[in-house]
Amino acid sequence: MKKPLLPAKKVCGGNKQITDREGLVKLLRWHFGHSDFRGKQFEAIQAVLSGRDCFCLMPTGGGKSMCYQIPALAKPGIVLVVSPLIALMENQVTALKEKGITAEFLSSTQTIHAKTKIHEDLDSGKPSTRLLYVTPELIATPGFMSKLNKIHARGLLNIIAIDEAHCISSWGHDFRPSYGKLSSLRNHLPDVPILALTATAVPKVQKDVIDSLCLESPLLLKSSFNRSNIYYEVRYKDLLDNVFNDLSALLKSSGDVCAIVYCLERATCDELAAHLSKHGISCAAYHAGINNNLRSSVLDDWISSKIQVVVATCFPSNGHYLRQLCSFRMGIDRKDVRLVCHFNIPKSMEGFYQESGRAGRDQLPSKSILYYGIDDRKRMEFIISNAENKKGQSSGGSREGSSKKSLADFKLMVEYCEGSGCRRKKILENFGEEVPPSLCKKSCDGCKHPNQLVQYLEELATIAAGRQRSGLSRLFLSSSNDKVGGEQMSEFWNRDDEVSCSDEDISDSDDGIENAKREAGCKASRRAGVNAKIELLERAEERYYRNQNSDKPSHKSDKNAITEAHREASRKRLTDSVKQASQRLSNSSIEIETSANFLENECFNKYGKSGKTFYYSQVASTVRWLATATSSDLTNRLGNVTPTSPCSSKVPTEASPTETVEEGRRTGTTAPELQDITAAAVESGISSASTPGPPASASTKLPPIPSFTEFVNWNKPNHKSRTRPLDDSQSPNKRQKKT
Ligand SMILES: Nc1ncnc2c1ncn2[C@@H]1O[C@H](COP(=O)(O)OP(=O)(O)OP(=O)(O)O)[C@@H](O)[C@H]1O
Ligand SMILES: [Mg+2]
Repeated sequence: MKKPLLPAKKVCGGNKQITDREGLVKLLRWHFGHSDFRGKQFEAIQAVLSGRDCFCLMPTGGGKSMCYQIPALAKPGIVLVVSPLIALMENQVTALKEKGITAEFLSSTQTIHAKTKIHEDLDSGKPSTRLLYVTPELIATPGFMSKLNKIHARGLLNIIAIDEAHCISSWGHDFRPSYGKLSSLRNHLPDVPILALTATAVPKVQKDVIDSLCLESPLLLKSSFNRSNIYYEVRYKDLLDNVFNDLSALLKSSGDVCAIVYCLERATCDELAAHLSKHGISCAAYHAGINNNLRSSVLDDWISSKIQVVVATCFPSNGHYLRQLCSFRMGIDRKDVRLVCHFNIPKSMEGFYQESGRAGRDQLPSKSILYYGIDDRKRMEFIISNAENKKGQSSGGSREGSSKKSLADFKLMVEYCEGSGCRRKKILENFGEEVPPSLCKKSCDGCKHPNQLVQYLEELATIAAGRQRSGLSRLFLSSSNDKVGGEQMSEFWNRDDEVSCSDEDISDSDDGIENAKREAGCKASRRAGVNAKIELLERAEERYYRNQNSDKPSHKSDKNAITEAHREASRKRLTDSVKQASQRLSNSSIEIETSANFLENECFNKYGKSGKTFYYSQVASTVRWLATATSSDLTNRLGNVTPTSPCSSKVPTEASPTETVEEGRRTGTTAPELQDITAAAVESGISSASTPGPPASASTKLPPIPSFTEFVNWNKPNHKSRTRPLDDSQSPNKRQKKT
């Protein structure tokens, strides 16, 4: 409901400045309907109103905007807000206007008429604008800086608020070079207090922000990053029959709730949105392939609850990608988002925190569900390495440090998905917060269903090991719609075009030179053509594998070696499982320790040569078999067991693939990786004679790994064999995960 402007003025106290708590709370109640300040809001407001710089670190949805919106109402004059995204500015300005607060934004998306009106107001002796939102690019233009100087000279520039201030730091996950230019603000306007706000800054980034903005003895306000109302869960794509169906079932079972689904690629967004719509879910896709008008209307419809679910892209690399469309990320504020899903793994914990932080901004219980897939992980590793290498090439210098950092950031995200234990703790530790596990109160799957999670992770490890062994988990396999040669292209190589055209969304068209440069960049990029891109990617892929393989080769074998300690741990594990099986079946005739030693030896004999991963997978598989085996299964397999010494392991023998599958059937512990390999062989047309054998079988040949060109050719319509290697929707090894 619109509030009239007149009473607002009265509550503002006309030309008087309000600084006391009571008066400020009145403003909060009147304009925003909130009964009192939250967290450190009041301290931040008080600091900037008294002219002091302030660095404010509050969690996502913590209410940072209020820290500059209330001061804008408490003192006559203008609060300048620097914001990284036009959609974000639009979103806030619209919400403020609805509350009767005079707020404006300046950007390239406005008509000349609208811009002129705003400039006229700013130039007038008594501007009605209370909050002026601008992009960092506009601040960097001399014309706008001189305008700010004029406003300041008239005593009307009260505060400069830098929202999403982590964008200033190259150590931050959303680094924006144009944010670096904000350091000139202090030089030009030395006595205007600066308020820096962010939800995602590790200590190094915090220092970087303070130094870059030249904050003087700022008041440091830091709150916990914990979002206690968000339940965190990871679902494993490789263990699900159909991820699309799982997501639609999840959304349906949650009721007609408001949700955001983040995907890596546009094609996935479109497919997913179509799938969800088909299943009666009110949703729309939101990405760079959609024209500006449609995108705005999707955003409007979602904000105004006309549609409940938005399926949006989130980009994997720093800089450019983020600018375009992560408007469904930083700062977007619809209070009742109950569910945030990541359909692909994000590239960093900070990004994940920002995105999942769109949930539950009304503090009510909400969920963050991440769908994790092994192929997704590989793709993201490739994207990060490729992006960094490219940056290195274009800057003429080595970006090795930056690449390592990005990969290290991503590793934390992988650990979040692949580790057992409390997810919340992992998030908070990423931001340097040490917390006891009890803090979570079972509000993540790791704390709520620890055993189930361990089981899933074991299954996942088995599948991953199988894929790695078969060499089929290549980077380009999972995007079913990717075609090349003038047809629809993968987001992988299409992304460049998108990037070079995308700045328009964030920067200001006042800067004609920049626009011309962008245009030129766009055209040149298109001219480069598909072939050049493919060549580039081929080289990048080669480099990627070379780097992977050359990564400390001397330690690799050591790391994967099975030590006596590993074997002892497995024996213990198997002893427990045999014990449980004998209790479950009330079968006291089983020689527990001897049987466990026998089983461990079996695992070691089969997979000892192949390394820890395979060996552990086989142990896990045996444990699972023990959990469900019948008495006769046990008798068949362990009946002839005679006491053996734990270390009496045989030298692994070579078995033919068929023998091994047979062996698996006989023992009931068919290693899932064998099933994968066999299926892969069938799928790729490899005859049973050349079907890859079990890992211990060193002489058995693996199916060849396709080169990038081969992969591309597979996709060409008239290629003689259109059969593609196994993709994850074809894995025989899936089963629906019950949640
Ligand atoms: N004192 C308060 N009491 C109740 N609700 C509040 C209060 N202050 C802010 N809010 C509400 O909290 C929600 C989140 O606020 P806001 O968008 O400012 O968060 P933020 O800290 O900027 O988050 P992000 O980092 O995601 O941008 C908004 O819907 C806002 O109306
Ligand atoms: Mg915000």
